[in-house]
Amino acid sequence: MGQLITNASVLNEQGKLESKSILIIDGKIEKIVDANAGVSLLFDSSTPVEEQRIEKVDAQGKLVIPGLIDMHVHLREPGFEYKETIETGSRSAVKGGFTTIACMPNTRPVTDNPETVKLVLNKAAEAGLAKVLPYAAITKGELGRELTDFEALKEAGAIGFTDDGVGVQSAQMMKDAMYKAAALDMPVIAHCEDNTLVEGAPVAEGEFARRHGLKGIPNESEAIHVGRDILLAEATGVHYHVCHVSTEQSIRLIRQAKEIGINVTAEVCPHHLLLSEEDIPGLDANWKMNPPLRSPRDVQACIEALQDGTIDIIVTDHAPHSEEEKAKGMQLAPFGIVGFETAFPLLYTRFVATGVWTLDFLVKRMTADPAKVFRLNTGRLEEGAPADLTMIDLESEQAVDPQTFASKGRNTPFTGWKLKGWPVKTWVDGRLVWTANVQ
Ligand SMILES: NC(=O)N[C@@H](CC(=O)O)C(=O)O
Ligand SMILES: [Zn+2]
Ligand SMILES: [Zn+2]
Repeated sequence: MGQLITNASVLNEQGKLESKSILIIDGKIEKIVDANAGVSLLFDSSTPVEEQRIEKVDAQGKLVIPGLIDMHVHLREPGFEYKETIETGSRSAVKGGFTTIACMPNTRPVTDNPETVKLVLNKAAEAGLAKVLPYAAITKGELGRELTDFEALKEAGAIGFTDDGVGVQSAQMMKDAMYKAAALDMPVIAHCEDNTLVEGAPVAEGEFARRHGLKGIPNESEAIHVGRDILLAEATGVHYHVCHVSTEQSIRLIRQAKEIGINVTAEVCPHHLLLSEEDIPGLDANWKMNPPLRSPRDVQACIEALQDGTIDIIVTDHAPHSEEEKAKGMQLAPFGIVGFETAFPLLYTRFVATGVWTLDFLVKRMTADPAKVFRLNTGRLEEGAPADLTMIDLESEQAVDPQTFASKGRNTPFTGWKLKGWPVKTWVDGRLVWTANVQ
């Protein structure tokens, strides 16, 4: 049994669109041929007759790309199921076109032990939606005091180590973690934040903070960790990946590190490419996230860094919270916004539809490049690859409506934004895991 997606608009090697038919057999891309090629090109004589009974999907006028990959997400389970579960989070992911997602360990208990890694993997398998790759914590309880058992966590299925949600405050602790991770050929993924420079500030330093009499988070609180960790990565040889880069200072340091061959990679979130602190309309905690929205200068630096390869990939940092929590106001509400269901349309509308980026540029930063950085066997539309695919409608315009989200989280600053580029169907290993009601 298989599927045949006909008349799909597909990006070729040169990044140009071509009309293709994609044959999927046993969860893999069996063949990709010109859309008007005859059936004989799709099936050779070795294809068993029963496999020729295939389901047809007409993709006329729609883009088909490799399933999106999101290497930084919060699924909240175990412990915070009122915010999100692995099931609702992965449903939100596939609705947003993501087929592979890597989830952060700041759950309760923290994913600092093999049992919790396995629980996450089992729940993800039960949900049967996106492929879920768990990260494990660097330190027990993400408390920064004692390293976790890296070997056992790797053995249980963790794909990297991070204390996301907090920075590892001790340089020695980080260095020890990097040595251990390097020996296991595993990456260290860092939330960069020096707590002594933050002191409970809810937003970035700048005009908004001044106007509202709020403390500001300075750019150095991020960049100091980036600089420190780059030196430690140089000393230890680990693959060091910087989370949610948001400042021009961090970018400068990453650029220099890459120039001299240090094994550093970096990610950026859609909101840090689209919004600055000047856009925050008032004391609404749907605009509160960590790192915070910074200055227009930082936004410009993030865009340029993605364009010149200093930043490798785009991630959402999908961070659902309940409405009650977000109603506590700018000072008291938790940091974080949801991201799965708006990421692609936001970036497509802002950067591709306007001609700033090619479609190929955006798609690569969300598919092939994260796969390359984290050595994943997906993210490409090629014969023999897993049939992780996303079909996208580039024409219809629709406003962001949080009430329609599959996520339990409604916390987005993008409500009402009119966007194009909405995913309409998602396949994981050849299984249709999501389809839009109206097309
Ligand atoms: N990004 C956020 O604002 N919040 C994240 C934590 C994190 O990514 O640091 C969360 O877990 O809610
Ligand atoms: Zn973080
Ligand atoms: Zn995060």
